[in-house]
Amino acid sequence: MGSGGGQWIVEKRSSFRSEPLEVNVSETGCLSIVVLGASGDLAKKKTFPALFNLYRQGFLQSNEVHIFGYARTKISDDDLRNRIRSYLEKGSAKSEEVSEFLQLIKYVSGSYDTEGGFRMLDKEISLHEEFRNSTEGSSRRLFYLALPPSVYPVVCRMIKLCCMNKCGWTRIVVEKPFGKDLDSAEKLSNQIGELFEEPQLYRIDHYLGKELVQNLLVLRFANRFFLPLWNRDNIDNVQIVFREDFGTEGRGGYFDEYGIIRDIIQNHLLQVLCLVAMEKPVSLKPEHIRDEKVKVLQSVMPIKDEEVVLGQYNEVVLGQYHGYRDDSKVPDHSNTPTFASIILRIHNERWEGVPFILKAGKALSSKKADIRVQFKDVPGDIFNCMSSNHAIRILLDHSIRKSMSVKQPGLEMSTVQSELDLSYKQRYHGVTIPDAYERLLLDTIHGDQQHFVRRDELKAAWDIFTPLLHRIDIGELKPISYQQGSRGPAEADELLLRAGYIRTHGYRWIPPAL
Ligand SMILES: NC(=O)C1=CN([C@@H]2O[C@H](COP(=O)(O)OP(=O)(O)OC[C@H]3O[C@@H](n4cnc5c(N)ncnc54)[C@H](OP(=O)(O)O)[C@@H]3O)[C@@H](O)[C@H]2O)C=CC1
Ligand SMILES: O=C1O[C@H](COP(=O)(O)O)[C@@H](O)[C@H](O)[C@H]1O
Repeated sequence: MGSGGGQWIVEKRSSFRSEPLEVNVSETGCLSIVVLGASGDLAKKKTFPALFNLYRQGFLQSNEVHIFGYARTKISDDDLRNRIRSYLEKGSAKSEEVSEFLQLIKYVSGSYDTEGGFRMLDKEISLHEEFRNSTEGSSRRLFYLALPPSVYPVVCRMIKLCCMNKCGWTRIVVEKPFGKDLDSAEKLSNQIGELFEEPQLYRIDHYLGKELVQNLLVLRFANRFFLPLWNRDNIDNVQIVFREDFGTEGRGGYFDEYGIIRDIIQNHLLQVLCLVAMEKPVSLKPEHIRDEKVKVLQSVMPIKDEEVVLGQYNEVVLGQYHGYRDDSKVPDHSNTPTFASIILRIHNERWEGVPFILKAGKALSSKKADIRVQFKDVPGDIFNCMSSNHAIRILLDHSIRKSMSVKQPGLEMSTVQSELDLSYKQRYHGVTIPDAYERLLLDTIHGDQQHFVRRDELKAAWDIFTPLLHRIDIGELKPISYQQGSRGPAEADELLLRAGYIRTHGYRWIPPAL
């Protein structure tokens, strides 16, 4: 309380959660979570740790939830539990908490294309439901497909045939890559769509679960000063960049079939682009948000060859090749890009003429993912300095930076570039930022599809990239070699230079006079 009896309000919070789309569904009662592909990499590194964190924070109650692992590998409950334990305990998890959590897990082994295993699974789930709902109540069944997409149709068929919930909801979570191009994605959508309704399907793009990606809507639409600036009159270009400082280690087989555009750009970076570029939705209802995202995707112009640079990391040291093709599962003459820089152009009133530069690469000099919205020069700049070098950067590892020109402190009248820096570690000291998978699993349990990809969104995303991908697949476009640990092919910088949009170390690179 202040001296005059007033009150300081330090932070005002409001929370927003979308309504579930399914009608008459229960959000309480016995919850069975089935991880299909429980023996795999994603289950170990992401799905089970996310479930553990939800449990640890009280979002999963031991008197309601049971977790089932399912895969072909013949292992016991304890084998699976030990596998999960050793992964969790490598992190900061306490062993007593881990032990409690592991008690919730059971393993069922079975094939993906015959009924036997799924009937067994259904029996185990039903036993759990009977035990928990001995008096009354509805139940909830969530099936998480941590599996290669090739088996999605048959697994969905088996779930539909053998494991449907009779007194509550059944939801299916599928991972990316959802298809390889427009036709295969549509085929997959049709196959699954015959079995499950859209509100039952949760297509994960884990970038939509990232804290800073979720902040984009708030940043754009809850801050008055951004509203009039966020358009072609004020914004010069937008760069959405993903870099990793390691290669495709251990995933060469998968990666060679997909490449960097399908692995990162067509999904993660394009989703980010949608949130940066979309119009204000009518409300925060998932359908309203996704309607706006679809409109952006449908406004993207066909990609021009001259606005694409592809790369593959290779190095020849003392006459010896090192690089992407070292992996025994990658063919010697692979044409798969591990790097791509692509300019997308949105043909609408807000963005006409503003390039969206999407860049992603493996085995580069650093690891980062960020969005850089570059403002135009200040007209009639009376300071004759870099006052025009203004951007807002959203770094997905939790900071937002707005570059500013300010007066250099002191007697002289000169300007200096500085930054407003919202670094989450400093500002929200002690607050744990949840992993994307935690948030998305919780959303699935709550029936909130806001952060999941709708079928028409997926189709529109494949529409944009399919022609380019087909040309790469048949070898018409080839990747340029770049050195491991470098910034990628020099041609990518040249592309931006040609387009007149390049900055190094925060300074504007003046394009050559035409
Ligand atoms: N790993 C990661 O970091 C990420 C993965 N993803 C996606 O998640 C899904 C799972 O990924 P991940 O765990 O890495 O995959 P894995 O290759 O580890 O496969 C998961 C499990 O599926 C089963 N499986 C593997 N290949 C086949 C096959 N050809 N036919 C039938 N079953 C098979 C295996 O279980 P068993 O033999 O015991 O039945 C395996 O343990 C994929 O769609 C992937 O693209 C998405 C983002 C990141
Ligand atoms: O989906 C994928 O994402 C990861 C990068 O995720 P991040 O959360 O660490 O940014 C990438 O390594 C992988 O190739 C891709 O399949």
